[in-house]
Amino acid sequence: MPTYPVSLVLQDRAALVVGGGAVATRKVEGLLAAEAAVTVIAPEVTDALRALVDAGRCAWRAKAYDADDLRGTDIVFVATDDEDVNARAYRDASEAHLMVNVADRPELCTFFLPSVLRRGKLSIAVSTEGASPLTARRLRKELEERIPGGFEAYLDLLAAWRPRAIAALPDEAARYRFWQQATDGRVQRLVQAADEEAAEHLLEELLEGERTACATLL
Ligand SMILES: C[C@@]1(CC(=O)O)c2cc3[nH]c(cc4nc(cc5[nH]c(cc(n2)[C@H]1CCC(=O)O)[C@@](C)(CC(=O)O)[C@@H]5CCC(=O)O)C(CC(=O)O)=C4CCC(=O)O)c(CCC(=O)O)c3CC(=O)O
Ligand SMILES: NC(=O)C1=CN([C@@H]2O[C@H](COP(=O)(O)OP(=O)(O)OC[C@H]3O[C@@H](n4cnc5c(N)ncnc54)[C@H](O)[C@@H]3O)[C@@H](O)[C@H]2O)C=CC1
Repeated sequence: MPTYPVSLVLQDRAALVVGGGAVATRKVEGLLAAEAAVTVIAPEVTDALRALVDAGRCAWRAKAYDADDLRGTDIVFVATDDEDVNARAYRDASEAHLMVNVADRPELCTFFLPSVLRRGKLSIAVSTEGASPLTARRLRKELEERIPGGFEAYLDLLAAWRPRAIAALPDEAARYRFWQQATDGRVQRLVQAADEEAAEHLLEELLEGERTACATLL
């Protein structure tokens, strides 16, 4: 089945997790990393989930699933050990045009979960469209080893410079040239060497260079 990869913005969005076992717990942890507003529906939950509920990180309705639970929800994850409940939750959610994933049941999914590596603002998602989830995991682990140290801080620095570059370089072509130089490896190496000051200084120099080039052309 061909799929279309996206990065969902779930911050403060209502994510419903039906089921409270080991599989549901993993889904909740991933959703909390995306700062979603998570509600778990399950008669019983794992200790790890209970700890998250006690810490106020997610809500729990200690009950069996019914269609009313979908009210106000943006996205649905299903992982109970009752196949009939899983199928019913899928049917209710898809009738309501909600995005729904039933763990390990591709025919009951409007989206699949990839294997995900997170490093600060970087996320790499590997999908095999269901061919082999373990292959997706293996490849993700290989990629994990290839991300250099300091990448998190490097992306944070580039993110902080985005509004600044947009304000200072109204010309799109100049901005593009600036970003090409800002990402060519020099700034990254300075951040990796923990020399944030030199990295900032180089970015300032590059920005100034493009600003001057624009001014000369005018
Ligand atoms: C289609 C999809 C739908 C979905 O669930 O979203 C799906 C379907 C199925 N999974 C099955 C089995 C296993 N899945 C895993 C693990 C993961 N499965 C994930 C995703 C997906 N699994 C979606 C496709 C993703 C893709 O291919 O890219 C990962 C990536 C993400 C996540 O789940 O969060 C996560 C690894 C995360 C990580 O570690 O990084 C393991 C390994 C383990 O559990 O240790 C096994 C046992 C070994 C094996 O069977 O390979 C079965 C057979 C069930 C049976 O035999 O009864 C089916 C159904 C079928 O194949 O028909
Ligand atoms: N544990 C694993 O690593 C794997 C699990 N699976 C499958 O994923 C599913 C879930 O697995 P686990 O989390 O291990 O199961 P589990 O048995 O640990 O948990 C099942 C959860 O579903 C809840 N539940 C049962 N009936 C419900 C209902 N009517 N409404 C709401 N919640 C209900 C239970 O309270 C419990 O919290 C199962 O179908 C299992 O076969 C598949 C592959 C691996």
